Amino acid sequence: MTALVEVSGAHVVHRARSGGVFTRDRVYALTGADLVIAPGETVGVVGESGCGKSTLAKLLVGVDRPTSGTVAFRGRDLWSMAPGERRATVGGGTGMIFQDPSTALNRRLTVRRILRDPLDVHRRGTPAEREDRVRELMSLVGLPPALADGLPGQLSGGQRQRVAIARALALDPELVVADEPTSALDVSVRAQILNLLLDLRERLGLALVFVSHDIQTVRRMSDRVITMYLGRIVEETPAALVTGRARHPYTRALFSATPGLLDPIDPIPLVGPVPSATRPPSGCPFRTRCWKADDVCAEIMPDFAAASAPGHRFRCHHPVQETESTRDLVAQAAAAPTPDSVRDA
Ligand SMILES: Nc1ncnc2c1ncn2[C@@H]1O[C@H](COP(=O)(O)OP(=O)(O)OP(=O)(O)O)[C@@H](O)[C@H]1O
Repeated sequence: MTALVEVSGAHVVHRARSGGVFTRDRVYALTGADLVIAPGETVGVVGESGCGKSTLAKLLVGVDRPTSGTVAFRGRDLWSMAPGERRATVGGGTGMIFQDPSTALNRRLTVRRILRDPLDVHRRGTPAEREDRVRELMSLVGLPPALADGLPGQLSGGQRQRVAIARALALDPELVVADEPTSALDVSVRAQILNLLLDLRERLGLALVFVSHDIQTVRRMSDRVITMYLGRIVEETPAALVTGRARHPYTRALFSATPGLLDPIDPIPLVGPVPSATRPPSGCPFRTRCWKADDVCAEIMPDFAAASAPGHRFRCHHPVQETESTRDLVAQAAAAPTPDSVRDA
């Protein structure tokens, strides 16, 4: 696969805070991430809250720097570049769409100024060409020209998210990262925004990384799904296989509750909360909630193994077999003893 962006051995470690004050603890937000995004590809990222999805997303567009490891854009390490070159390569991180457009957009700036800002900062074209580009961007995302002088507060939630999408496209990025782009919106406009993203992807040939808790949407939008658990990428699955053929128990549990299955079943229970990212469990981090875990899982984090379908790989000592249905797994999970670490917690 030709890489547009390649993340290699990336770790992100933060200093922990308590009551706004730094403590001695470290937060392991991302651990040993390897990921390749191809031009034009859509990759969905799933996992429970706190599993590192936003951290990975921010690395991909150069908003954050890895504590160790590399992020390369078309084969060139972003963080070995001079700052100006890095900004020109990834648009200074502008290719990112956040969850809540009300907080992501500067309330005091008009739509025109919001969209001109990245063009001015990066000195794209003449002032007249920048004005043309603003009009073009508004048309691309379906905003009427009359809204150019409006402030974010005068727009609907859906219109604000269209402005945020237009801003993300201002510098012609090859990759756009959307971090929960519809979760703050009314249900009625969510489908419109998702369809807009799909349409822009086709028209502009964008690669899209799509972070979401909405499993159905991820499946519908993506070519490939990345499952994250406690800072680690634990599975990469072609989207068409993710509900019934994922091999990692965590992916199967996450997708087991997918609504709309022809033959609905009870979801595989995920016992207890995600452990703290300050003290992740030894070995496989999912083992404290996994019905298949044994002693080896507490010792060793397995390397990636390839599944039978191209592009499908997972990290698990006791993967789900391709012949096992989700119904089988629900029965296994119900019959398995609760993992010690959860029972003792
Ligand atoms: N700047 C920071 N300082 C300290 N800890 C942080 C910082 N940013 C993120 N974290 C921690 O890193 C871990 C991963 O966070 P991240 O936001 O990437 O998770 P997420 O999967 O995107 O969660 P959510 O779905 O809730 O957005 C969490 O434990 C989070 O509290």
